[in-house]
Amino acid sequence: MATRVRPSSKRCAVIGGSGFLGRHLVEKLLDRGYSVSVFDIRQSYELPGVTFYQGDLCDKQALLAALKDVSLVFHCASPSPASDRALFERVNIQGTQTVIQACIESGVQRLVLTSSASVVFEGTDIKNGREDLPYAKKPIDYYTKTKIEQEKLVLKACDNQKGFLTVAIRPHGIFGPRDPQLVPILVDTARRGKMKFIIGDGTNLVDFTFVENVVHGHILAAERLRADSPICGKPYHITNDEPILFWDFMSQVLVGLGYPPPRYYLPYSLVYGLALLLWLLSVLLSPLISFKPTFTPMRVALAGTHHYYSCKRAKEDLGYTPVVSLKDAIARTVESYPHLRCEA
Ligand SMILES: NC(=O)C1=CN([C@@H]2O[C@H](COP(=O)(O)OP(=O)(O)OC[C@H]3O[C@@H](n4cnc5c(N)ncnc54)[C@H](OP(=O)(O)O)[C@@H]3O)[C@@H](O)[C@H]2O)C=CC1
Ligand SMILES: CC(C)CCC[C@@H](C)[C@H]1CC[C@H]2C3=C(CC[C@]12C)[C@@]1(C)CCC(=O)C[C@@H]1CC3
Repeated sequence: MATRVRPSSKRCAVIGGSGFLGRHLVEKLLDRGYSVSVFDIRQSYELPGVTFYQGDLCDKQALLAALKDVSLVFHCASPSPASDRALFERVNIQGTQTVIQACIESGVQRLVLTSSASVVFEGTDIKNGREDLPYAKKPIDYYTKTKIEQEKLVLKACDNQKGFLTVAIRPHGIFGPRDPQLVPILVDTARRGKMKFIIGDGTNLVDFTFVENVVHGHILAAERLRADSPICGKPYHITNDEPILFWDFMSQVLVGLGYPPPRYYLPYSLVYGLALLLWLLSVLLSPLISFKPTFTPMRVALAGTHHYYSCKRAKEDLGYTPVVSLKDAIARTVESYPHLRCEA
């Protein structure tokens, strides 16, 4: 009788490993002695010890090739937040179902999903939110709506009897070197002279999480995901555990890169109303002209409300503490973008 060779626990796959978080995760896994297969729709780098598989995660056959002899899978692929409803549904919902099926068929034992703390955010204040908050009933956009469905699918698939264990990491506001979103969008907005205003009274606290802390949370979860461990089938907030005023964070990054910080105050409801109107116009006029407003309702909601989360559960169950402080993280991030410095 042929015996099935148990895959090495140091052999893993990172779905979405060409992206911002995925690549940082791959680099840390290599440091820790893992051999890594990356599955992604694009290949953005080459590294010794990494095998690339290029494909769409909705294609089970393509996934099966990448998951051969792999015991641990990290799923951190997602379309960018600016994508449309159909793409979010296809990749985050149907695609995640395909990932789960492919993992089970390949004999993968552990699946770590990158979810998002935003799965409980409805555009109103969250202060020190715990994991037992209900999922948003009115998610602020399709990204969030499909992240909720994705997390539910992965956590429900956790099955101790079958030896398929799952856990979800919920980071918030990831930033750091090579992030294609937060700092580049901020700088672009500043260069177009639109970063002069503080939305609301400027007192809202928010979590921004350095990418290396997010990676640390993922690896702790993977290494503690064992049969009958209390973490099976649960979500975990991973943050820097140092909530900061949204506008202080923005100002520190801007000033670090040589741009003036925002100084003038605008009422939250006025800006939110304008953002809604612009969004509506962009949808109505889309057959004629295409424009993407900078101040989307989602960004305004994130810029003008409290949204910070407790990572007590991660501390207790995973032994998590951030490895890089917010101060050092901001300094390292600013240094990593010399090409985005103000030239004037
Ligand atoms: N950035 C943040 O602040 C936060 C992010 N998250 C979550 O973290 C994860 C990683 O985010 P981040 O690194 O910022 O995102 P990136 O867009 O940088 O990385 C995602 C990667 O997945 C790839 N991808 C997209 N669709 C598919 C597909 N159908 N098949 C295979 N690969 C695909 C992307 O390719 P391409 O670029 O070509 O689309 C990209 O390489 C995501 O799940 C996101 O929801 C959670 C909380 C906060
Ligand atoms: C134009 C300015 C008012 C704001 C510029 C910064 C924003 C681009 C970022 C501030 C908070 C960020 C954030 C995300 C994306 C980038 C920001 C809006 C996410 C939506 C990314 C995906 C998630 O899962 C949640 C994040 C929350 C914070």
